[in-house]
Amino acid sequence: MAVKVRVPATTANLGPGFDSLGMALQLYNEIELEIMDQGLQFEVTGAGADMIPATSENVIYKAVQYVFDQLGRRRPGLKLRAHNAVPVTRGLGSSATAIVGGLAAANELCGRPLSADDLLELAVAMEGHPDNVAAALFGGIVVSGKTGEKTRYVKLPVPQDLVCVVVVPEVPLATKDSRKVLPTSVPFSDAVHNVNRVGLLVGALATGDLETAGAAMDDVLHEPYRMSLIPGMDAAADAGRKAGALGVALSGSGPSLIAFCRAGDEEPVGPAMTQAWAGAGLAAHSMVLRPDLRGAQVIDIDASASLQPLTR
Ligand SMILES: Nc1ncnc2c1ncn2[C@@H]1O[C@H](COP(=O)(O)OP(=O)(O)OP(=O)(O)O)[C@@H](O)[C@H]1O
Ligand SMILES: N[C@@H](CCO)C(=O)O
Repeated sequence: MAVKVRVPATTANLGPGFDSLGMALQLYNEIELEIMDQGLQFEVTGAGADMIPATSENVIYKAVQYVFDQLGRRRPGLKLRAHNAVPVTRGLGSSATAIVGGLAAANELCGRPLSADDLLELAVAMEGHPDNVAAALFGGIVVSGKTGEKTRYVKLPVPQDLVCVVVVPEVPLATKDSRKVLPTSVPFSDAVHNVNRVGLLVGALATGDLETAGAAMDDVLHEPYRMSLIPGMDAAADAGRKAGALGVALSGSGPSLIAFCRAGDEEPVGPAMTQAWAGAGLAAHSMVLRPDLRGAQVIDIDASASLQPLTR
């Protein structure tokens, strides 16, 4: 038996919503999983394939085993194929696609004993924070956080005229390194700033006020500290705003930037940002991406690759 799942890229934080806000994007990794009698066969192709171990150390494989362990089932032999379009260690949720994809594919192979909420809890346990994995699972814009033992999430409506420009520098930045530069405490006034911006941002997204959402994307909790790891980040963000973006933020832990644009205004934004980054000595490429509204999907291999939700 074989299953195939498709998982979207995600952009976390959206500026001020550190570890709390995430949005899925129309750029996808695909994972195919087949049970064998014994052993492990692995094939990784596409973006960043040379950076991803094709061994039992692979995050997809670990997620698959996690499901079998949680269900108390014997670990089977596996054939695993991953085809990636999401760049690795660029702040676009590549590791979240691996975690969510591995969990969802294993759950599918086992006959779907776990609900999407169960998968979220397992994904958060693996990733450590919920923003990317919640958006990858459910699609759209998701606010998420742990209250006690439970991970709660709220899906926000996605403004219809939102188009994103993602600008990806040609240098990796691992999340673990980008978290090391964060402070252990921040000034009260910075905390108040971000509380205000997250409130404005969530309210604006919920009511479709794109201009206010863009204006509320400025963050003082993590971006100022991470800037030291990403030369030219400020100049590239400024260039994006000048070229017509409503707001620009670091995507996840970086180094990519995400610009929120009103549909029709996006065209000059990517070139302006890549040019500004080139001026600071960093090569980058840009992509225009719409938000993904569906989240992780099972691809029915037998029915001309039609898409199905994870739970019935
Ligand atoms: N598509 C993938 N398949 C398997 N393993 C992956 C994949 N993407 C990332 N990983 C593993 O996860 C590790 C951590 O990735 P990391 O979280 O730094 O990058 P990211 O997910 O691209 O960034 P972010 O979480 O900021 O969006 C990588 O070093 C790699 O081992
Ligand atoms: N919220 C996370 C996203 C990256 O995984 C961070 O900014 O570190």
